[in-house]
Order: sequence, then structure tokens, then C-alpha cells
Amino acid sequence: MLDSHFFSFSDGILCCESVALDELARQFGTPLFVTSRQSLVSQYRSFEEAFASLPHFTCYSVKANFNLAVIRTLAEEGCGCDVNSGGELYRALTAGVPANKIIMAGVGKSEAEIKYGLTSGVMMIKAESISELKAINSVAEHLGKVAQVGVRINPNVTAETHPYITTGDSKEKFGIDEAGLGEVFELFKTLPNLELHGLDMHIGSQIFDPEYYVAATQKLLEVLESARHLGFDIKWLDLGGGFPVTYDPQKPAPPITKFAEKLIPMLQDKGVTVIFEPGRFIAANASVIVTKILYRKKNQIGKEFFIVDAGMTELIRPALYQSHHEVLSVKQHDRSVVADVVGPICESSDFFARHRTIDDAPEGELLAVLSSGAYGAVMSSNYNGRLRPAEVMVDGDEVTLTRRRETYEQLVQNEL
Ligand SMILES: Cc1ncc(COP(=O)(O)O)c(C=O)c1O
Ligand SMILES: N[C@@H](CCCC[NH3+])C(=O)O
Repeated sequence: MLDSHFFSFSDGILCCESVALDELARQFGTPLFVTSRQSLVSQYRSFEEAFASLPHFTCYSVKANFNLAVIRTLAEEGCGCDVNSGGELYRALTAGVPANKIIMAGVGKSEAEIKYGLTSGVMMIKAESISELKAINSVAEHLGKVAQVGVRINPNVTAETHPYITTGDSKEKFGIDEAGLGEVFELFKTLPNLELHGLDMHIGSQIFDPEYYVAATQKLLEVLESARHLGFDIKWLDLGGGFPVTYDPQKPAPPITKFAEKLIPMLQDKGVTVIFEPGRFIAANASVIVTKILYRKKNQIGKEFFIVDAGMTELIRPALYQSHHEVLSVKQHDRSVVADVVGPICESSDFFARHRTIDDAPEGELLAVLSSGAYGAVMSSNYNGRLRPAEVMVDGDEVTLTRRRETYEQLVQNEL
């Protein structure tokens, strides 16, 4: 059931590294996000190892988990950042990531955000439309700067994943497709405050088949050829993120080496630094949510429910993408039941698991929702007047509170 070095049972109790999750719940309350620092570092290092023979630079996509301690952990390993907004840029800078290791992306950056990126001195700001290129030029002109720009290409490759997280298809809003590229190159020739430094793609998330990357990279390489033909000195080829992780042990993700084996030969001698923006791959399996069983009930059709104190406000992925998350009892029991694990929110889509075999843990005990590190806390909300939970990071037997639980006062602090 559990295949992790970082979350494992010791004396019948689920632990994060050397720390028992029930201890953490006693100390910090529930619901609680618990992150294994060693897991983050290990995932980052395995990514680096897989692509070691390729000149590349990895920019962790902070949208997956923007907790400052997570960003800082990866920055200490030498990793850069991919940010999607002014707020994420602020977080990356606050975590101490140097601006020249930050890439600024986003399909709809405001003038203020572009200005923030350029004044901070980000290594590359990406454009996803002709209009945005013009906006970047005009902000750069005002600032008396020349912007180092990357253009996000929409390669029209439909990667097989959940339809809400596929991004490289012409039907989607992302990037500039083949038809727009002539105008893009023309603009770089005429607008004096733009320099074309990078070509970029990001075809989606949780992509299992490396062939989608191969197909899209092939298209990106064709654009690289055309750009060079026109005299552009392209330094960076950005392949985005999207590398998969295992959520469901029945459907294991292919190892990252499978992607590296396909991509490295295609990119090795192209005279560019390849940029990767993994988010989920690094963060997803580094955290769990520890949640208390408030009530159990069985109804007239024999259906059983565990009603827990975390919900879709902490992890919206099952509601939004019907995604699978393993749910374990923190304390092991000999007997199991088949039940739904649901939250306290007034929505029928507020569940973590349906019809799942789960230990027969009594009310008051704890469950852990696994693989909650990516697109978990970052997508949390105050819906139903919920307080965003506390977050802790574990490193061996050391525990650090990295985010305090919200308070009722904070819920209303911005209202007049
Ligand atoms: C531009 C860009 N880069 C990187 C990522 C990170 O994706 P993932 O978490 O799937 O690696 C995303 C999110 O899908 C993205 O939009
Ligand atoms: N939020 C999505 C991933 C989106 C990736 C960003 N484009 C998920 O939880 O799977």
C-alpha cells in the first residue's frame, strides 16, 4: 500500500521520516499538512541525475507548492523557480531565490506584474500572445530596459491526461501557435526593448507517455531552426513541467529516466541550455494531510462514511479532477471496512476517497491523505468559512512549523 522512504509505518504508526504523525497532530492540531524535506530533496536530485548529461537548468514550478520553506529547500539545492504571477514572484524572492534564477510565466500577466518582473531582473519573462509581447515592450521602454523574453509556443500536441490539465493543444488558451510565429519574429525585429532569448512549451501536467514530449519537442526544435535562420540567438529551450508521479499504486508513473532517455538525445547538441519546470514531480509525494475522524456513520443502504476535519478546501483535486489519493489510517488496525472518506464542506464533491477499503479506525483517530504536496495547500480556500491549515516540515527528527493555522480574525481582516 505504501511505497515511500519518507512516509512509513513504525510500531504501527505512520511516520514522516522519524516523526510520528499522531505526535504532530497532538502538537499542531488538525488538519495539518506535513512535508518531508528529504523527499523534496530526493525528488529534485533524482530529476537532476536523470538529466545530468544534458546542459540544463531546473526551475521548480512554485505553483505546485509555494510554501516559503519548500521553495527555500529547493533553492538551497541550486534550483531556480518558475513563477506564474506577481504573487509567486514575491514568494520566490522572499524565499531568497535570486531574480536571475527566476522565470516569469503566465498567460495573462498585468502591466504591474510585467513591471515587477522586469524591475526585479528575472532571468526570462515569457510571452504568450502578440499583445503581451507589445505590453512587455512598452513596460520595458518605460523602464529604460531591454526585456529578455521567452516565447511560449503552443505545439498543438494533445497529451493524454485529465482534460483540465492539458495545455499544448490549439483548443487551449496557452501559447502562440505556428500561425502566429511570423508576426512574433517580426515584432522582435522591430520592437527595440525586446530580445528573444528563449523558446518555451508546457504541454500539460501528469503526462505518463514520453512520446508527447518527443512530439512537442520536435516542433520546438523546428521553431528553433527558423529562429536561428532569422538571426536570433536563442539561449534557452524551455520544455516546461508535467512530469508524472504515482498517486495510485495500481497505476504507477513511469520513472523520470524514461523521459530523460527520450529527450536527451534530441536536445544534446543543440547549443542551448534546456530549462525544465517540474512542479508536481518534486512536491506531490512530499506531503500528506493529517486529518481527524470526526464521525463515522452508516446509512440505510449500508454505505459507510468517515467524516473527517479536512475537505475540498484543503485538497480540491478529487472534486476537480476525480483524482485518486491514497488514504491511510495513521494507526494500523487489523480490521478494515469499505467506506467513503468525506470532508465537512457543504458539497457532495467534498470527498477524498469513495468506496475505499480502509482500516477500521474509530472516531477521534487520524487519517492521512497521501500525495497532497502538489496543488494541495496552494489551491486551498476559505469556502464555508474554513481556516487554512497549519503546515509543518520534517527533516529527520526535526520539525518546523512553516505556516501557522489561520485564525477567525484573519478571515475578516480585509473587510471594511
Ligand atoms: C508553464 C508551466 N510550467 C510548469 C508547470 C508545472 O507543471 P507540473 O506540476 O505538472 O510539473 C505548469 C503547470 O502545469 C505550467 O503551467
Ligand atoms: N492543479 C492541477 C495541475 C495544474 C497544473 C498547472 N497548469 C492538479 O492538481 O493536478
